[in-house]
Amino acid sequence: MVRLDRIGKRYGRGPWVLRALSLDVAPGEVVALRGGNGCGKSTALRIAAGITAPTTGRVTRGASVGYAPERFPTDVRPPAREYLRRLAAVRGVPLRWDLVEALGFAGDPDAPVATLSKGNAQKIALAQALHATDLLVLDEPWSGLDAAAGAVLGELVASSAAAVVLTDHHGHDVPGMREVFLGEVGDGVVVIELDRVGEAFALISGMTGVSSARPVGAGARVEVRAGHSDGVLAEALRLGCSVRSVRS
Ligand SMILES: Nc1ncnc2c1ncn2[C@@H]1O[C@H](COP(=O)(O)OP(=O)(O)OP(=O)(O)O)[C@@H](O)[C@H]1O
Repeated sequence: MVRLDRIGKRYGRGPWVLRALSLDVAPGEVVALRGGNGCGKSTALRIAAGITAPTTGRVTRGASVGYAPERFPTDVRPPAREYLRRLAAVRGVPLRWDLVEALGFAGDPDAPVATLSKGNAQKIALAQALHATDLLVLDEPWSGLDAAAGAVLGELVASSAAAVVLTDHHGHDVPGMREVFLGEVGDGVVVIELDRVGEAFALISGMTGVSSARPVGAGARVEVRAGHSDGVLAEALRLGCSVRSVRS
């Protein structure tokens, strides 16, 4: 699992990249962080994985954490199999070379990771992360993968017993995946995420104060101008929706 509790992040004296981000991901749950370039998705992932410290707020996570960065370091010298064997040993788990094979690794297991093609290096990066049992943090994990490997990755993510947090610019669909939007809340806007919306969507999207609404799975993400959120929430509840989150 992982819990981010009102996380804020700024680099040095720079602008705030994240403000009051709260997120709970349970074992077996998959969450995709969404939002435009530079809104803080990779930063939030690095904080979830423990690579970067938050400036404010608290993080709680399980002990066994796997992290696959957006760009795999280009200077990894050990051979691929040896690299995975060492990382598995550090984690105290057996090497899962079957993960590498399932992803269709087509490189030389005895060649330095740094010399592998982008896609094959990505498969090694993913395999090392997938050894973790509590939390998987995957930054653009489909990047560089061929279609067959991409489908296998979707299955591995969906069936993982760990909590999974990922980013994905290409909108891959993982069954049951929850989407969380970052960095789009302008001044005076309240973002309401609803579940069980069904036919109420048309009514809610037409309400006074709703500036945008779009379906997300069985729910919806609704942006409401400040001053109208109580009314929209009350109406959504009356219509049988459940409220997943409210951010302002
Ligand atoms: N190490 C760093 N030092 C200073 N600023 C940083 C650092 N890492 C990220 N930033 C800044 O933080 C902001 C958020 O970056 P981040 O990479 O988290 O966004 P992102 O949503 O993942 O972007 P993208 O979709 O382009 O990958 C950007 O303005 C970026 O320049």
